[in-house]
Amino acid sequence: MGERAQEREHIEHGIAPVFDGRSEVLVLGTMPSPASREAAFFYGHPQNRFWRVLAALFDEPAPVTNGERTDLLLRHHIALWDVLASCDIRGASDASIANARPNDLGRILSAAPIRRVFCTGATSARLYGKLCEPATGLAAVKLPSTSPANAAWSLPRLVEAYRPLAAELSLFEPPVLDVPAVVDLEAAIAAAGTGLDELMERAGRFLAYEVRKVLEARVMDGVETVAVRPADDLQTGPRRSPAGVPTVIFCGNGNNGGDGWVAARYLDAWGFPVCLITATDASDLVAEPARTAALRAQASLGPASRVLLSPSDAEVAAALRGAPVAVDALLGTGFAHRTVRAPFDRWIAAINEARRQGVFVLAADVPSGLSAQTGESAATTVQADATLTMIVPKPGLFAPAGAAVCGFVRTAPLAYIEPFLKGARTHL
Ligand SMILES: NC(=O)C1=CN([C@@H]2O[C@H](COP(=O)(O)OP(=O)(O)OC[C@H]3O[C@@H](n4cnc5c(N)ncnc54)[C@H](O)[C@@H]3O)[C@@H](O)[C@H]2O)[C@@H](O)CC1
Ligand SMILES: [K+]
Repeated sequence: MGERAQEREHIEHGIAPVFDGRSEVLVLGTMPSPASREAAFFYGHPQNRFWRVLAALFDEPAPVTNGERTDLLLRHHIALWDVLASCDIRGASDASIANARPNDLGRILSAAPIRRVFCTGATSARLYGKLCEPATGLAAVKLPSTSPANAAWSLPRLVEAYRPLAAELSLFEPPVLDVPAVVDLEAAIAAAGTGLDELMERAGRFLAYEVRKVLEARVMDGVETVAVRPADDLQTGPRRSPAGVPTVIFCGNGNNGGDGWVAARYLDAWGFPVCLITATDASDLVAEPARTAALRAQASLGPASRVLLSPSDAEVAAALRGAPVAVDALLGTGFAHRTVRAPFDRWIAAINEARRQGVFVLAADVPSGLSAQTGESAATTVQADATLTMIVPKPGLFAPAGAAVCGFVRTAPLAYIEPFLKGARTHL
């Protein structure tokens, strides 16, 4: 390293804290690294495991964009900032810090009911104790650093060390909302900056994440013999594994189908081949953002995956034979009828037959054939092992017929919705 590279640089923090009136814990690093300053957000180095640790704590896919990362923090009532407002530092070397000036944490503490402060590493804990604690009167809990330099700590070990942070947080239970109220909620989320296309991206990624959990559990149980790396972390990015029988993803023509196309893109990119079944070519879809999502997915699928356009019943049955998982993304909240049109009725029957043969069935938003609003069930309705419902649960899932076909219900928390709930019509 040359003489100049050894020199300290004066750094001003420059990234606004994340917090609001619901924040319950305050997490503090030392100072944004060069990669974070470049990304204009905290923990921006791709190898830093902070976002993967938080996501794993809450059993969610790791957030990718700064907007998603902000949402994750606010949804879980976590405030995030750094101890220092400015300092002189060499690169990302905490040991080199001089002339440290602290941030005014009173800004957060006066606005939010912060119960506990956590520092992400020894330097931030030391500087917090020296520069901030006298003013805040709150002792900080020291957590291990998630930086790539802290290689002695594996991701699972970091996750265990961060559990006390999660234990401080009160759980937000999303309310059951009528389908028209969900539409209003989506409009409010969009007006605040997260459009339907971004929500679909998150929905599809969450769906892929849940499929991946099932696939990895099967490997752990010895059901699948595919040689994937042990499930040390569900949060790592692309990873290639030898192809087993592909996951079958059934996509309808509306936006429920769009969730399926996005899930296909992620699973394929993560190394899990898919067989996507659709009645309409991506370019002929009309619903947006489903069409754009489908075109993107179609263009990105690797050679181990395939799209079956309007397959025969025999081809559908063949795709399902031995498949580990079938994803039902045929009909979502847009369906409210007594009968399901062909070919979807036959595909639903094929999914249910496959389930009887041991295929795990995951429904996107709502099992197809079930009215998400009324809980009435069409003659052909998917029988799911699990349903990943988007943003909030809908009443039909809990009506007697609905509960019978949903299996385990999980809500995918696609956005920070608490600020929009006041006055929303809730079902319960
Ligand atoms: N609204 C949102 O904020 C989000 C919605 N998402 C997804 O979008 C879905 C809603 O999308 P849509 O409003 O496009 O509706 P759907 O995709 O649920 O249903 C519309 C499609 O179903 C077809 N259909 C309707 N009745 C039928 C029948 N009897 N037989 C056969 N086909 C029939 C229609 O022709 C249309 O193609 C949600 O369930 C969810 O999965 C997600 O992307 C996440 C965000
Ligand atoms: K569905």
